[in-house]
Amino acid sequence: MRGLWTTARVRAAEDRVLARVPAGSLMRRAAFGVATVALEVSAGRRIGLLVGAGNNGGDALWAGYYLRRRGVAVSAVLLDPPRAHAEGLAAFRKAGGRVVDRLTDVDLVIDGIVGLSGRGPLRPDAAEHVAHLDAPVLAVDSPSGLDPDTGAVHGPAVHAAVTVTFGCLKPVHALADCGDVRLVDIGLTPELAGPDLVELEVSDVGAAWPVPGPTDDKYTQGVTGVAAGSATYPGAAVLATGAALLATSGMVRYAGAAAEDVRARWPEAICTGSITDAGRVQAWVAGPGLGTGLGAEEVLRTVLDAGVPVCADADAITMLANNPDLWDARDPDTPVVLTPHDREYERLVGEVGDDRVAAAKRAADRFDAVVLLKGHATVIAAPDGRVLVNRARTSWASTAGSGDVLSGLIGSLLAAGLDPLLAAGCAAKVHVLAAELAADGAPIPASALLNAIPDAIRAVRPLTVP
Ligand SMILES: NC(=O)C1=CN([C@@H]2O[C@H](COP(=O)(O)OP(=O)(O)OC[C@H]3O[C@@H](n4cnc5c(N)ncnc54)[C@H](O)[C@@H]3O)[C@@H](O)[C@H]2O)[C@@H](O)CC1
Ligand SMILES: [K+]
Repeated sequence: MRGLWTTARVRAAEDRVLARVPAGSLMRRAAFGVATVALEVSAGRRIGLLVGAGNNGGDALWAGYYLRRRGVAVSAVLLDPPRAHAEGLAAFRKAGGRVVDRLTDVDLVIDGIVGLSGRGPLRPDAAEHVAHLDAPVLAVDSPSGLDPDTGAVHGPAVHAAVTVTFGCLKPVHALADCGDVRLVDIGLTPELAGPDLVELEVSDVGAAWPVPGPTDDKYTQGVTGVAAGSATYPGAAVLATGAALLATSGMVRYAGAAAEDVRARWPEAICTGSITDAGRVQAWVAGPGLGTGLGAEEVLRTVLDAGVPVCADADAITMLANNPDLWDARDPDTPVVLTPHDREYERLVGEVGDDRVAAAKRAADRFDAVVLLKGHATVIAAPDGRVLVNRARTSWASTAGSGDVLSGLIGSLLAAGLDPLLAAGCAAKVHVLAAELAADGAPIPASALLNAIPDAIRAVRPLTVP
């Protein structure tokens, strides 16, 4: 697991460290880390600095100083000369660094425009310099123009090939594209309590993924119920049921109007036309392709009243938004995972806004549910305040029917007994991995994503386990 800390928490921790270390030592340590990575990634020996008005610029200038000492030709543009970090600039100049008006003929650019204090897009003068860069960029702490706490971008911003950050990761490193992120230790760890956000790593997902043991049978691994699909949208039922079948070795019961289609594609699923005949399950997936009429509402009520965890997706979310009384069917102890995309979130809660983490937390709190807010960076918030982030490296999973697959995965992990936040987090990770594996560089339909689930699970599981 990789923890991420918000800038307010980082500053508080830094202040505690700064109180007991010599002035400037933290910045020099950070800058030495930047210089080390710059030497490693730079193809040549000419490096340019973009230097802003604060300590981020100070880091860049001190990195320039260390690079000069290694014989690198370093030039720097000062975006606000009177406010450039005085000691850093003096050291840089003394070591033979050149101050220039524009960066030309450099092999690497170090972005020290703005870091933790950055808000909003790049200012016009900084944007002008960034627009004319033709070398790869190493961002100091975070790519300038990206909000360090939310990853939001609203205009010109630096596109970094590498980001070197200090002490701990910040939300932007999981929420937005920062290139290859490197972490330099500046002694912050003892001052940091638990993180604000967590990114699951492949090994976490592999360790949590349920696999049958010697005493397991089809019931002990959890039976997933799927209440999805309709005469108009049978495909959603086929995809959600398929995902649940492929995710674990537990049994899957399908209940609904697409029973014939589901049976034809998945003979191993136990299919029935009506929710009342479905039999016992350990978790329900409700909503994909279900419709929003009175019959669908009754299905959702039955599912919420069943006393087992529920993954409510798509039409289930719309119904809960249209008719909040449906929540009354839910026993307060029944865990619910809601999986809205932005428009569904809007129907349910209101505008998502720039801060997707805050948005997911707001909804989790309001509905006492785990909320998985879909996006390129999917944010998953639990009502107890825990938050997971899962950023996709590609957008291949963004295709019709992809959400139906995700809800099937979540449902089967809920049925297997995983903590709902972990179930949603593991499902999200395997979902994007399956999309990447299936796509392999070309667009795919959701059924190809579905077919790649076993490969994605194999890829996350420890190699030593058969
Ligand atoms: N506090 C510490 O102990 C340490 C801080 N370090 C560095 O210090 C940075 C934070 O420094 P500061 O708090 O001085 O602030 P920054 O250097 O992040 O920002 C400086 C100034 O940039 C301007 N600015 C804000 N948004 C902008 C935008 N969108 N476009 C252009 N300019 C903008 C503002 O005038 C702001 O005050 C960290 O990101 C890190 O790089 C490191 O040296 C490690 C130790
Ligand atoms: K920066």
